[in-house]
Amino acid sequence: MTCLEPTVPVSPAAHQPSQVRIALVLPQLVGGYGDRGNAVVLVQRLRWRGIGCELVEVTGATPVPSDCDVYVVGGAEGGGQLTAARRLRADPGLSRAVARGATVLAVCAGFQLLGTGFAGPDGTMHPGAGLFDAVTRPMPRRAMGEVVVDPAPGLGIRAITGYENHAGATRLGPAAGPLGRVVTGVGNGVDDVEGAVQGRLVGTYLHGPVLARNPDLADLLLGWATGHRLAPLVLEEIEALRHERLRHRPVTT
Ligand SMILES: NC(=O)CC[C@H](N)C(=O)O
Repeated sequence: MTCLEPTVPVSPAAHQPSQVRIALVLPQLVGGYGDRGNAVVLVQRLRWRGIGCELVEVTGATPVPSDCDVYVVGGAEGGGQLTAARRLRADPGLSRAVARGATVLAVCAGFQLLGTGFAGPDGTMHPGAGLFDAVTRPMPRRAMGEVVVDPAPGLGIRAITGYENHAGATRLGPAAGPLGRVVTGVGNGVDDVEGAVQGRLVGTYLHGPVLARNPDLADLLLGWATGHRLAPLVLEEIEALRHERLRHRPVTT
């Protein structure tokens, strides 16, 4: 349970006692596609601002702690997703954390399994953890490729990019709103929307890792978790990559 070592100098204030606890949930089961990088990004952006943090890796050997500030769940294929769903349904830690206002980022399989139900690899439906009002059924054709999303206006963030690789289509119920509208790609595969926002829970199909590609989204989550808007942190390389990925986007923001 340590902060990761930064790759750029951090301010001395970063060595103050832990303040923000970030849980990486079952990465051995749902941590494919580099999605554990989302937790690394959150830690790093806190450290760059001199905010103390702690990365808690939840491996399943111990119960899911309910006292973390942010929970990160990643993508997976096959059995890992089913096992993770079973564990998170049996373990109340995450739902207790959500009930007291914790922030969650769930990607692809993680998003699906935190819904009310999802299709397994053979198309059989399985119960999810029920944190998102969303159900995932098989899609006629696998969605693969780059995605650009216009975020829901209330989020106040710039266009989101990432890549998708999934066979499930997710329909949102009334308690969940979309993360945004698909400009390029498939996203949820229903109603031209991508992902979900429900309270402080964000679900998305986007890998990248999505928070490495979209610092605004990372800071939105950290703002929810810390309770205040964080100081701007603009990194030229990230902006240059964003520009590159949005080059062929049909609309400008
Ligand atoms: N990339 C993923 O996490 C895939 C999730 C799920 N197995 C699907 O194909 O829909």
